[in-house]
Order: sequence, then structure tokens, then C-alpha cells
Amino acid sequence: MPNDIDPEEPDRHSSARAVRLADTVSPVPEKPRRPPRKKRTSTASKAAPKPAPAPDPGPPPPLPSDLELAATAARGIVVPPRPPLPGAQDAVPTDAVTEPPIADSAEPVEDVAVEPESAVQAEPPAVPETGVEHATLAETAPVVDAEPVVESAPVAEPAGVVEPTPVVEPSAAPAEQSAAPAAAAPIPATAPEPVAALDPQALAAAVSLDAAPSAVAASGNALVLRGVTKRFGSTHAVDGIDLTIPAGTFYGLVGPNGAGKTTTLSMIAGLLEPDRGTIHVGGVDAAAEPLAAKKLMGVLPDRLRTFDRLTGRQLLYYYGVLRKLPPAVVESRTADLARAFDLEDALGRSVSDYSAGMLKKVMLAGALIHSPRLLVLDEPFEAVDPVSSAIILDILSTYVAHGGTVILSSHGMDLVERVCTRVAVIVAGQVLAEGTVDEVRGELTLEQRFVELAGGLSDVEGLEWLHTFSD
Ligand SMILES: Nc1ncnc2c1ncn2[C@@H]1O[C@H](COP(=O)(O)OP(=O)(O)OP(=O)(O)O)[C@@H](O)[C@H]1O
Repeated sequence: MPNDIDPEEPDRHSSARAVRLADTVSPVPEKPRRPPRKKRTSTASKAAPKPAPAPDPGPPPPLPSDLELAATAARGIVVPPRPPLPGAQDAVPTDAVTEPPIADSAEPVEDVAVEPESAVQAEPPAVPETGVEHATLAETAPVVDAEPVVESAPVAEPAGVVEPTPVVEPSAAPAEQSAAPAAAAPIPATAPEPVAALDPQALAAAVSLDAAPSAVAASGNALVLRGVTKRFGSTHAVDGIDLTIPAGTFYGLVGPNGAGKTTTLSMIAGLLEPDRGTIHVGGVDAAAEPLAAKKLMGVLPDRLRTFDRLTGRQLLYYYGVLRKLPPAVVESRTADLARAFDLEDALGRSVSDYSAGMLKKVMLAGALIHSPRLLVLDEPFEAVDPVSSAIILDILSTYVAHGGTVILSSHGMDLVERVCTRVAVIVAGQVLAEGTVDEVRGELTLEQRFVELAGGLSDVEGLEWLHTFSD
């Protein structure tokens, strides 16, 4: 996605990213089976071999108090951990963590949207030789509150935060009430049952807030866009888009390169501010209450910038605690997600060493870890292997079945056709077709319909020189 924060960032819409109407995700079996344990290091093994696995440093310590000043000074910046990463002796064995009753503590109280999408580089004092990315929010600075249950981490209240939502203690009231006061009580705040197994369905149930089907039906719309518009100079990236996505929908956003998918998802996620139009997330006006809206979302941005000097475990720890989950819950869920996404062997390694698919999976895990109502996923299956894709799909499908809502962009027509209940085809910033998959594709396949709406296949005349083999 082009970066409107860093104008020097190269445009990703280069010719190298040609549209591939063939799916980016290979067909997968109906009931995918995980590969044998021995082979599960396949993705990890793609990285350069290391003489010996580095000891897992475990979750990092709480944010140091002086970060409060830094966060205040650098308005809108989430500051990564400053102290040296803990040594192996500090590691907390994940397996030893038992997730406490979630009803008591798992619901986030005050939310911080960690949005790697708009990350800017900064130099962390603890790791001076390398850059650790700092994430910024497009609209509001994050709030990093102390975790009241386990840790006594300091509170970093960046200047300029305007959050009308009062802080509610986890045990005092359902977090959803404080998160979305304008949401007209669409969704019950019942906490999920703890899950301690590999079963993707059970995992998805754990991250889906356990909404009963009847509650889902009554919960209204998870996302409503009206007249949303975004220009970049003379480019109409998004041109008056209207979308209505009921809760419990698996929604696909498709379109050719440069159609405006990422721009649309970035505005939904709060990473970009629309020029015009309104966005309501679970009934919350995202412009009026950005933090409340962001609290309801888990976001996988297209640009996978993150705190990549952390290990996978540390990254997920920060994802979790910044979302106000108790550390023990974070560690338990991290273990669940790592098992599901085949990242167990990678958790102790620096995220900067991850393959593209591993990075996508760990960031997807980070988007899931606080069990949001809405998942905003930009090309979640890109670079992910078929087995992992099938598991992710299984998790997401079960999440939706339990009341969660997914909106994802994809170039995989087959995948969208298979898993999405509704789809919108965006071309040149406008929605050209929207509805159930059957409504949109009609008598055609979704890919055929896509090609039709996108203006047909491009002319390949003029490339005869390619066949002359100049050597
Ligand atoms: N920050 C920016 N500055 C300038 N132009 C931008 C910026 N972001 C997006 N654009 C332009 O807006 C249009 C839509 O881009 P967007 O990234 O939303 O497309 P997309 O549908 O996600 O494409 P792809 O399928 O290739 O990911 C493109 O013409 C793009 O060049």
C-alpha cells in the first residue's frame, strides 16, 4: 500500500505486482491436516540456518516509566520496549501458563490500536545498533495503561489523546460497554471459554467473543461505510464507497491492483482519514470515537511493518498487553495461536528473520489475540502456505460462525468464492458490484465476473520483443 505518511516509501503498485487472477492460495483439502510434527519447521527452515536455536527470551518486561515522557513527547507514537531484551533465564515457559478465567480478566478495558501500517522508524535506546519500528496512529495517540491484574506497568498517556470512554475495571463491568457506548448494545460481552488445544475451531471460538447465533442476528451491522472518499492528489483512490456489512459476515473485497482496496481497509482501520464520508464500526462513529472503534477491531495491514526486533513471543506479548489483556492470558493465547499457525518453533526468533508467510501469520495472530468483534485483513493469505491458509480459513470461518465479522481483501477469487458470504468488487475506487457471492457472480465464476467488471484482460501486443531472446 502506498504510504501517505512516508512519501519516500516506494509505491508498491509496481509492475512487479501484476494481477494474478489465479488464486494466491492453492486449493486445499476440505479438512486440512497438519503436517507431521517433524515437518512443521518447514516455513521456519526457509530462513538462513542457524548453528543453534537462540534461547527464547520470553515476554519482555513492562514498559519503563521513562517511556511515558517519550510517548508524550512523540505524540501518537507507541514506543517499543526500551530495556534490553530479557535473557533466557527470564523466559516464561508458555506451556506452564494456565489461562485464568477469562470472564474475570480477559476483556480489554482500554484499548490501544497498534497499527504497524503507519509505522515510522525510530531508534530504540535498548538496541542502538538496529532500528525498532515505532507505530503511530493515524488519528489519535495510543494509551498504554498499566495492567491492573498482574503487572504494575506505568501509564503512558500521550498528549492529545481524546478518549471520552471512561476506563472501567475489568471486573467491574463488561468491557464492551465501555468500548462502544454508541453501539446500541449489539453484542454480548460474554467471555469465551479458555481453549488449550490445537483445534482451529476451538481457537476461533476463543477469539470470537462467544456470541450466540441469536445474539449475532440481533447485533446489527458490524461495519457501515457511507460515501467514503479518499484522494491522493489527483488520484481518486476511493470514490464514494458505500458498504453495509452485517455482523457475522465473511466479507470479501476484491478488485484489480490500485482499485482502492487497501485504502478502503486503511480508512476502516483508522490508519487513514477519509476526505469525506462516514465509517461506523459496530455502531461507533470512527471519526467521533476513534479509540472506541479501534477497540472493536483487529487489523492485519497490508504493509507488514512491526516491531521486528522482537521475537515472535515478545511481539504477541505486546500486542496483547497493549490491548489490556493480562500477561498470563496473553501467554496462554500466544501458545494457542502459535500452535494453530505453526509458529511454535519460531516464537523465540526475531521477527526480522521471519519469512513473509511467517510474518503474515504472526501479525494475524496479533490481530486475533484480543478477540475483536471485527477483523480487517488486507490480503491475509498472500505468501501463506496452503496448509496454513486452510487452518487460518478454518479459524476465521468458525470465528464468523460465532458472531465475529471478517472483511478481507484478496486477489484469490477462488478463495473468496469459497469462503465469503458477501463480496464487493471495487474498480477505480468505486463499488461496481456488491452482494452475496451468488448475486455478484451470477452465471459466471467470480473470476470471470471480476475480469468482466475490471475491464477485461489487458492487451499483450507489443511484447513480441520478449520472444527474441537477446542472448
Ligand atoms: N499514500 C498514497 N499516495 C499516493 N497515492 C496513493 C497512496 N495510497 C494509495 N494511492 C493510490 O491510490 C490508488 C489505490 O491504491 P490501493 O493501495 O488502495 O489499491 P489496492 O486495491 O489495494 O491495490 P493492490 O491490489 O495492488 O493492493 C492507487 O492508484 C494508488 O497508487
